[in-house]
Amino acid sequence: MKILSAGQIREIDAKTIHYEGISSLELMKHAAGAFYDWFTKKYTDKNDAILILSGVGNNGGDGLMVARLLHKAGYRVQACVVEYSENYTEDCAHNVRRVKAENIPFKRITKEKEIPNFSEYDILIDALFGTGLSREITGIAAEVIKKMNESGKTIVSIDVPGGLFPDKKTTFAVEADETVTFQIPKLALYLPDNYRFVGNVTIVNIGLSEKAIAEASTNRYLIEKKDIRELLKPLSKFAHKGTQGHALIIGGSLGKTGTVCLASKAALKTGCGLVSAYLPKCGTPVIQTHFPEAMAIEDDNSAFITHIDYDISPNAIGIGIGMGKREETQHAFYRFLQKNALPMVIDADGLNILSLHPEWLDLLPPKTILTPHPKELSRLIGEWSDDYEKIEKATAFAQKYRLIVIIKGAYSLIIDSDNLYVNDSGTPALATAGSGDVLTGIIASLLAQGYEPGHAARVGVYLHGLTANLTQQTIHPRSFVASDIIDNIGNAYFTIENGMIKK
Ligand SMILES: NC(=O)C1=CN([C@@H]2O[C@H](COP(=O)(O)OP(=O)(O)OC[C@H]3O[C@@H](n4cnc5c(N)ncnc54)[C@H](OP(=O)(O)O)[C@@H]3O)[C@@H](O)[C@H]2O)[C@H](O)CC1
Ligand SMILES: [K+]
Repeated sequence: MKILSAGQIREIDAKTIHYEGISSLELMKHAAGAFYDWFTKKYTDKNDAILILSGVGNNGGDGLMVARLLHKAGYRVQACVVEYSENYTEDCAHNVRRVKAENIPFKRITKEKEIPNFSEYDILIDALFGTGLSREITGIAAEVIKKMNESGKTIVSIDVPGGLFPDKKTTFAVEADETVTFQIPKLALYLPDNYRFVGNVTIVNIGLSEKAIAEASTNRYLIEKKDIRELLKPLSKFAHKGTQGHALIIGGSLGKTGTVCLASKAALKTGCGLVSAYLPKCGTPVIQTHFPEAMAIEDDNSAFITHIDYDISPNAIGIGIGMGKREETQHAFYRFLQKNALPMVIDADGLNILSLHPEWLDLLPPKTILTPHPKELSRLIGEWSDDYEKIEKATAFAQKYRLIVIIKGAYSLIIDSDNLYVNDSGTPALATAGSGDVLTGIIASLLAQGYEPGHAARVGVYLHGLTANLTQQTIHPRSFVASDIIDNIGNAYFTIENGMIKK
């Protein structure tokens, strides 16, 4: 699904009105209706006192239309317009008149003392500003937002939290629990700096013209289940272990051989035919006991890797996890990079070693996948002042070395040449020890199965996230461990292929 800028969304808005021959008020009706449907499914108690805080633009118009729908359905509603400007849009002014005509409690707020006492309400709906935000918020709107954020009440934002710039850094905005955004994802909703403003994001369809959306060009996408379904390779009736690819997982050191076990098991569960694990001697009994399907190749050293030599012919490599950064291991890694031309995913200490020797990055085959978490990324590309700069720097880095970079996070970002993909499968439960090792194994497996690296990155990240969505139905997020991810890889495939279990 395309991620678009505020300007592009405005254009699609206008084109929809033109192409579909509908009025802007009708489009607003669709938007308000879609919000209303979502809201009434989630908040079913009609005794909840709901305060709707609208602005004077079309986002405010949406809010007032939502007030009318909720009032009609029997909810306890108080509508307000925070009059930060006298320039009401036509559709907002229309809805003010309708709210008054329908005898819905209504109030204008122009100064601080007119701000209602938020403690009298259960839910605050924010319709202050949407994608039309053009400057920092000051005056009465800022006062209202400050009080909303201090209220401790549930806040639900319409389209975007009021004050959130869709395309650039935000420092002050409504801190919503839920954001219900209209049809087109905005990048700002998925950036870690903005999580405190956005809360959970839900996308609802409002009937924008598909033709208009198709005409908008972008290189930013939100990954959808159907995209992943299209990327999945069909399982051949004649598949056997020799045709499904051979992944080699290289890593581990004394006390950290479990990383390789997790990655190897994840690789096999993701569908490659064979998995070998290269680890120091201490790892062999561990992997053979816990995971007999894997073949172990031992380093000469008992506690850490000192050379990476093997006489097998894998199709892809996953390297770096639990490996440590000892001098001998660094040299072994260097010699390995000098001769390796296979598709590869590098994580953890592999990344840390590369940040100590940036000149080695030139040795990586094009489209090698790096999977840093933010700290590992900063070691590779330096610090950034905000998420936008982070994306800019990571993109320049990925392009310079022709790499694919996966920035791990609540929403992982995949940078593949000019393109940015945002993944929204997954839950906070994924922030568990070993979760990254599992991702390495999943991606190595997909590479071994012949997936183009860009596809392996997207399918891998999506599958990995989906396992958490599935597991949370039976296991509490606090109790979630990396092995649960592995156990659910098969279910994640089912979900993608059949749409059996909804995300
Ligand atoms: N296609 C869709 O998704 C649809 C979206 N809808 C809704 O419309 C809003 C966008 O509405 P818009 O009228 O463009 O703008 P806002 O409501 O976000 O903002 C209102 C006006 O406020 C002014 N402004 C901007 N920043 C500030 C500020 N810091 N302080 C004071 N005033 C500010 C600005 O006007 P200016 O001329 O002063 O710049 C805005 O115009 C979208 O988010 C959806 O909720 C439709 O309902 C359906 C289709
Ligand atoms: K809003």
